[in-house]
This record gives sequence, C-alpha cells and structure tokens, in this order.
Amino acid sequence: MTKNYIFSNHDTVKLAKKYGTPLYAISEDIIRDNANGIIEAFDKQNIDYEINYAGKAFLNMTMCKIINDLGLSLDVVSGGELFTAYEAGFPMNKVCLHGSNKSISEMKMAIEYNVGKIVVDSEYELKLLNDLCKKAKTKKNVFLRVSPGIEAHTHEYVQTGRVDSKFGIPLKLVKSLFEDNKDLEFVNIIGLHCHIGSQIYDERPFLITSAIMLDLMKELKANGHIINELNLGGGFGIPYLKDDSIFEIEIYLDKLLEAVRNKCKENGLDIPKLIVEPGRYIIGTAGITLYEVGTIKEIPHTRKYVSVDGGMADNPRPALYNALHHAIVANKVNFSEEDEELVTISGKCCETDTLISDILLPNPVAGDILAVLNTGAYNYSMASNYNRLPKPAVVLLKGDKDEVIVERETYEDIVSKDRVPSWYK
Ligand SMILES: Cc1ncc(COP(=O)(O)O)c(C=O)c1O
Ligand SMILES: N[C@@H](CCCC[NH3+])C(=O)O
Repeated sequence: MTKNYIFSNHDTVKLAKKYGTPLYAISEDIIRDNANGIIEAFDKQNIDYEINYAGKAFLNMTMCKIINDLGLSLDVVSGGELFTAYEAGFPMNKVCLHGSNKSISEMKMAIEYNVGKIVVDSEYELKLLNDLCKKAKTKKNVFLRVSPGIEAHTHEYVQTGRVDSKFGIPLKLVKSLFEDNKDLEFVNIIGLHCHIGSQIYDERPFLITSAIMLDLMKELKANGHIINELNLGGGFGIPYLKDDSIFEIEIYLDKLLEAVRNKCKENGLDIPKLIVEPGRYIIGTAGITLYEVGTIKEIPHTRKYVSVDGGMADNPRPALYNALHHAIVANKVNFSEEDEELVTISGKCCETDTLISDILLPNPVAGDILAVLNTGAYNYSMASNYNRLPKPAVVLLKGDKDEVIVERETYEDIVSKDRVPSWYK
C-alpha cells in the first residue's frame, strides 16, 4: 500500500517531484463532479435556469474550456478575465460582465466582443453603458445589481449584500432608478442580480434574499417594468476543515424553489429564470497546493514552526480572512496518530506568514511534501509576486493524465516588465 497521499488518482509526492513545488494541482474530474451536482439538482426542479461560473475563483484558458464543455456560462469581472475567455474561444454570448467599477475601456471591450449580458452596478454605469452602446449602434441586455440589505454569516470582508456595501444599487433606490431611466434606448434591463457574500453554509439568507428580490419584482411590475430573470449570485460554502459542514445543493434548491414558487404565486409573478453564480463550490475542493517542508524551528515551550516553500504569495486567504485550511504530510499518510505533533505551518514570506496555525501533523521534517487541501478557489486567482516570488505552476489532473495548464513563473518573468530609466543606463 502506498505511503503517499493520493489526490484524484494521482500520487501527490510524484507530482511534487515531477513539477516542483509549490504546485497547484487541480482535478478536472472533481470540477466536473461539482458542476454536475449543481446541474442535476437544477434539472430536478423543472425550471428555466442558468449556472454562471464565477471566474474570479479560478480562471485561465483551460478553465474556460472546461466550463464551456460543461455547458455553463461564465461570469467575468475585468478586462483581463474577459480577454482570457475571448482568447480561449469561450462563446461570448454566454459571458456576463460584472464589476463594481467597470472602466470605460472594459465596457467598450464587452460591447465589441458582444458579450451576452452586463450586470450594471450603479446608475452612473447604466447611463454610461447606454451612451457607449449608442455610439456603437447596439443594444445590450442588462441586469441591475441590487444590494438587498442582507448580512450573511461569513467573514466581514466577503459579505457583499449588506446595506452598507460598495456593491450594487441600494434596494430602496431601485424603483426610482427604473423610473428615472426608462427612456434609455440602448440598454434593455431584463434581470435583477444580487450576491450576498461568499462561503455561506446556511440556506436561510438565500431564501430571505429571494423573497426580497421577488417583492421588488412585484413593485416594479406594478410600475410596468417586467423582469423575467433573477440572478441570486454565488456564495455556496465548501468544507475546509475535516468537521466543516457541507452545503447541500439539492436541499438548498428544494427549499429555494418552494419559497420562490410560493412567493411568485403570492406576488402574481411568473417564475423567473433563475441564475446562480457559484465559483468556490465548483473549483474549491478540486484543488490542492503542494509544498516542500524546509526549516523547522522549535521555540521552547511555545511553538514549533514548520516552514514551507510558498506562503501568503500563493495563498493570501489565511492572512486576509483568517481562513482555515487542512493539510496532510503527503509522504506520511500511514503514520499513526502517536507520531503526530502540534505545529504551525509558516510560509517563506518576510511577514508572520502563517498558513495554518496549530495543526497535528506526523513528525514533519525537511524534505517532506505538504499538501494543503481545498485550495482550488481564490488561491491561484489571488496569488501575487510578493517578495518577488515566482507564481507556482498549475497542473491539471484528469483520470490518470496530468498536464501543466499554467507554467511556473521564472525569475526572468519577474523582471520582464521592469524598465530602467535612461539616467541609470
Ligand atoms: C457577484 C459575484 N458572483 C459570484 C461570486 C462567487 O462567489 P463564490 O465563489 O463564493 O461562489 C462572487 C464572489 O463572492 C461575486 O462577487
Ligand atoms: N476571495 C474570497 C472570496 C471573495 C469572493 C468574491 N466576491 C475568499 O478567498 O474567500
């Protein structure tokens, strides 16, 4: 029996040796299982729906190919994400452009590429988009992002639907915005959008939000504005630690659809097309990060620091949100619990760069391979070059195949955009 940790049919120690560390390993099989779980749960509901993968969680050309192959649409939030999708040949009519402060050039790019939808975040942006569409002699399908005033129980930094939020149009202002802008000829408001936050386990805030949005749709209808599509955003939580609960998508949809059907009946509305925008749920559990253990320092009677060859540059989540991750010493999976000791995993950045504090691991020593689990979402996509560390490679696993989908950065890449001014030449 192998002593090594197997992830998605692959020996992770062999992967670390083959591709080097730090390494993001992403399983296409798990991505597909996660996405198909949502598709199957929706199919049971017998309604018109769309699953719009939130690219901010993890995006590159290969991910665009996988998302397209799964039949999902794609949410992009920047010119860079849009360009990635375009270059990957992702169908532009299945792209939805988001962003709380889209630049004029990003909006022009979306018009030029003819993306399917644009989610407008403010009245300013609605008017601007109308002008840009007028100049381009085109009309765009638009969603309005509404801030529903909901506080979801998740980290403050990843809550996005509160009253006091930079995202969306405050609920109270939506009706007047419709009235004041009903003459805009080049934007067609077909839907409402909201997103209350990320890493949410409890379906109740989503149910409350749907009721708020359907009440708003009723009020709008009374004023002659019929809305046929409702995007309830993403935010479905995933387990990071062994005892974390699982967001049961089927149970969520059963409850959501019961609530939506009742509310629509009460409000005299047809059931709108429902859109969800999961990022983390699709990619989070599909990724791990492999590191090699280096320096180990024991501070007497205090703490044992186990340092790895990556850190906050490839995973800023613990530093940003006190996020918790589980890890395994990949070359010691069969060690007994008696060999475990309490350690803290530190990164190599010049900061107190804690990746995991206080975790029981089997006697880690230099040269061990550490696998940090469920790092698929918001790790690669938020990686930086802090301390001029090159970003790790991304390797994709499918069945027994493994191939690099993003090359490891080199030191040459790190200096490639540097320019030395004439007075130093
Ligand atoms: C508008 C919007 N949609 C979707 C998402 C995806 O969220 P998650 O990855 O938690 O599903 C986010 C991020 O929170 C978002 O801001
Ligand atoms: N980056 C956050 C989630 C933000 C979601 C995007 N609005 C995380 O790693 O948990």
